[in-house]
Amino acid sequence: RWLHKWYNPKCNGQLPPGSMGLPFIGETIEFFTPHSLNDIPPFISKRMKRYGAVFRTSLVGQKVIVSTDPEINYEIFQQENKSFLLSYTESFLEIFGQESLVKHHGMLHKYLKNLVLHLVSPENLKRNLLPEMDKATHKHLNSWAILGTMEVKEGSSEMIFEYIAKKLIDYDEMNTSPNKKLRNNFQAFMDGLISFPLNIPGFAYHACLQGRKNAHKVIKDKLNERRKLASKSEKNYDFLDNLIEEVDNVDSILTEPIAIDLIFLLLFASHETTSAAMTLAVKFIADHPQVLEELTKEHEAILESRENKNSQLTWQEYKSMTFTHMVINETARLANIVPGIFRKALTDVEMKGYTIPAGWSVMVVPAAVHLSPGKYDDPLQFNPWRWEGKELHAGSKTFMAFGGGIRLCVGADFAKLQMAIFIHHMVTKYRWRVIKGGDIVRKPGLIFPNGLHIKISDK
Ligand code: HEM
Repeated sequence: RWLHKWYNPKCNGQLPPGSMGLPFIGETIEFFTPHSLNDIPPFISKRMKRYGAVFRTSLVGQKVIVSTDPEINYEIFQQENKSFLLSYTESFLEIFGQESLVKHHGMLHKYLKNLVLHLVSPENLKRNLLPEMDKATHKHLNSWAILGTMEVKEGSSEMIFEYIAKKLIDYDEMNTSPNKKLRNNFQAFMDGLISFPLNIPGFAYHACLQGRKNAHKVIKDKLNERRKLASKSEKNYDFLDNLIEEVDNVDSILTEPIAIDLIFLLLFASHETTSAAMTLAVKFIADHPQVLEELTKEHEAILESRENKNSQLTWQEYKSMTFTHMVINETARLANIVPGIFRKALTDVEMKGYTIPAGWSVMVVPAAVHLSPGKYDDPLQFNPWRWEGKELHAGSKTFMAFGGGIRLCVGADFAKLQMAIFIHHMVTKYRWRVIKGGDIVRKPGLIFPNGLHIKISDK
């Protein structure tokens, strides 16, 4: 009877077609099978062919409805906090923290999002972060050119982590001994993030939880260090001072565990996602000389219109980079850095003739839309020109690389600005070419198994 119940889940309506796979395990093993970048994940495409755009499955112990339908995806994002709630699996929350921003809803979510926007809102990027990002990018690319070669994923990851850790918790990664570096913990964390949740020594998930534990300790120490310092001297009201003031205010809803999980999420989300997108952009640009030529034209024109060629990049110049933004969008479309976006149905929801039962998870798969021939001509081709005359700065039913609705990525503007600054320096100041690596695997997160190595020198 139990097996019959497993294979035929209860539903007060028409459940989408599909299979629940093996008892307990479901179809998890096939879901995690590595595949190449350049296509819709085989797990998804096989089932789309068999069942259509919406189907049921079971992953890591959850009953899941998978949606590859742009209208349904859009509706799910719009129904946040009404019929659907952002809800990641228990193992995911174990990793990101039970007090993480991705766990909170309603007022607390709004409050936390506003805290983050103090740092990465367009206004703040323009006033504070752009000059700092520009300086950091210049400094790191210079050091790459002095070395002569660089692995782009590692180099860009290190670059972003260094300045965001300084900005968030006043942490100096550069002057920390190699075996104690905070970023090492995020590396272990990353390896296990999208893995089978087995908390046993030797498994990626276990290493991931260890990485999280170590990183938490460093963040907590930094908070306490600043607290002691702030009680003795003047505050400088940076992100950390503001956070501590809120935590110590008895009337505030911010507690220390929430603050630590927030910093942890931001440290991770900012450097891992953006560096993966930057690495992919370098690969695409290297593989498409015409794109490099067009980018060089756009950025040389920016330099020529300046009084002083060596002055810092301005917000107006950034806003004028139309082709660069087309390259960024095209990279994000093909990258599908977030392979699945999860929600939970709060009530039975009717969609296109099917019922999504209350309590079931829904997984939106951006790649199924971004790589669909019905939505994009020749969808596997890297072609920034397809964005000509199109909206470049907002999501849509057919472009959801940064999610949608009220959970839209709060760091999207940060990531785009960082990518644009990086491209600006790469094409105006340096000569570079790929010399090794460039393989890309999805597990289903994006992995560069042998990196992307470039030879780089001053122009
Ligand atoms: C290319 C880079 C990036 C991509 C592709 C990306 C993608 C996404 C996606 C798809 C979501 C929505 C998840 C959902 O709805 O469940 C999201 C949310 C989020 N992202 Fe990003 N992201 C990027 C960069 C960043 C950066 C740089 C930061 C931090 C500075 C960041 C912080 C966040 C946070 C905090 C959320 C949760 C927002 C919420 O729940 O309201 N992301 N991101």
